[in-house]
Amino acid sequence: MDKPLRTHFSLIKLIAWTCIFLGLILFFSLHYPHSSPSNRLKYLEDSDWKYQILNSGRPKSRNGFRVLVTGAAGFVGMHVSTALRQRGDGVVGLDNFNGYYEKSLKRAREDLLKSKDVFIVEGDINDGVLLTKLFKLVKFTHVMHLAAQAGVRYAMKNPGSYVHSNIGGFVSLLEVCKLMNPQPAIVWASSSSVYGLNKKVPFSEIDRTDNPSSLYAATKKAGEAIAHTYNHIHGLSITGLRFFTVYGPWGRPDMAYFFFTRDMLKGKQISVFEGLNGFTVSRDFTYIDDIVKGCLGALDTATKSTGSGGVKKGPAQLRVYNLGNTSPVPVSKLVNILEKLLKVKANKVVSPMPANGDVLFTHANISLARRELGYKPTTDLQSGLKKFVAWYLDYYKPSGKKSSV
Ligand SMILES: NC(=O)c1ccc[n+]([C@@H]2O[C@H](COP(=O)([O-])OP(=O)(O)OC[C@H]3O[C@@H](n4cnc5c(N)ncnc54)[C@H](O)[C@@H]3O)[C@@H](O)[C@H]2O)c1
Ligand SMILES: O=C(O)[C@H]1O[C@H](OP(=O)(O)OP(=O)(O)OC[C@H]2O[C@@H](n3ccc(=O)[nH]c3=O)[C@H](O)[C@@H]2O)[C@H](O)[C@@H](O)[C@@H]1O
Repeated sequence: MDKPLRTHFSLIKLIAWTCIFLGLILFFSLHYPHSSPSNRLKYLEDSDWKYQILNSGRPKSRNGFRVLVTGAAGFVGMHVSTALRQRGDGVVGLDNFNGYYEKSLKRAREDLLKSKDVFIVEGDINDGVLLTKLFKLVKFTHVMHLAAQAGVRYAMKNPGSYVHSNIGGFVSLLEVCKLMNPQPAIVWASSSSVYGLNKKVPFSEIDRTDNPSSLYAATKKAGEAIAHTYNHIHGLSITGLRFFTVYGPWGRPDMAYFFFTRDMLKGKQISVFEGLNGFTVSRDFTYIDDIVKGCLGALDTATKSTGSGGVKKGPAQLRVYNLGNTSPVPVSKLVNILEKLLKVKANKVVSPMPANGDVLFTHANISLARRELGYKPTTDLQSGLKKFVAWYLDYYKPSGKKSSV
């Protein structure tokens, strides 16, 4: 082949590769609409942001922890960050503010945290460069990892987002943690959904968890296996918390108690699922303040990671706990309580549970968490929903004035 022809072919090859590359970027950005690439390094280069991150991460008490809270603009993340800061720990949040549910609620939670001196870095846990820079800036002693694609039923619509955040994101975070010196101790949110189709109640940590009924559950189960690996190879201290249907003020609009409230107030129809042959569907609903106490208990009892720079120096702690209320309530009863609190009659239909990944019941055995974390839930569904409804009516009141915790 003569030289001009070769140059011509090289040019065509270059154009073809560029098209493939751009096509791949387009493909991934369409498939992961919730994971806007977090090119947020400006946070760490601009001295004003740097100041805010340093200030937020600085403990206010002498023995305070320095905690990175992922998913801090989320429901549980906001409450845990508030409690940690209130007791004097340094807290830096990280959240990608994705659009899975109303972003304005995440921004309102961010405002609230700002008023309590907690700064949230906007970025994705898959962004290893950003994570590394953050860790270099603040020597985190602990990571409270709550960022995830939550929700059981949404996995039918957007499976990729679960793999991206709950598997890819978790690995990305652990990869950065393992290289730190000293490594932080990690506490992260698993889920009651790992018990899947188990029939034995109450669910106990020693029960099998290998029959998940949703992709969400499968990614949380994968997270537990991944935690085992990083603990085993790299000496990371890791504690997984299996939360059971958490509810309360500042909650998640995709959850039944939240959208039942919204739809009941609008007079819209709600569907209450039932199992085959009229089987009552129930959940071990757990109030947010109880969950927060469980998270703090897990952080306080976490021992140090043993590795440094990716190399394990000795065995490290690996734990899993149920955080539930140990008192399951039928979904129909949840609706009755809401009717009384909202003073409206629900326009409800009882319908067979669709094949959407939901399980029929959950019920936590919490003896282990009680013994080892001092976990002791104190809020029943009626009292917890009362607080949720008060917040809801205030937050969504027509004047638009935002509530406080
Ligand atoms: N709320 C519950 O009932 C419940 C029950 C069991 C387990 N969990 C788990 O607890 C954790 C917190 O749940 P929640 O109810 O607060 O959910 P949430 O959706 O309100 O909070 C999760 C936050 O993580 C952020 N996020 C998601 N993917 C991210 C990514 N790739 N990078 C950075 N940020 C990301 C989201 O923007 C969101 O603000 C999750 O891991 C969830 O799976 C929750
Ligand atoms: O405990 C957990 O691990 C899980 O708890 C909740 O999942 P879930 O218990 O399914 O909570 P909701 O989505 O709020 O559903 C509560 C109940 O209402 C029922 N439901 C839901 C929607 C609906 O339209 N009708 C209805 O009866 C569901 O079947 C379920 O029994 C969270 O959404 C998950 O992120 C979390 O992982």
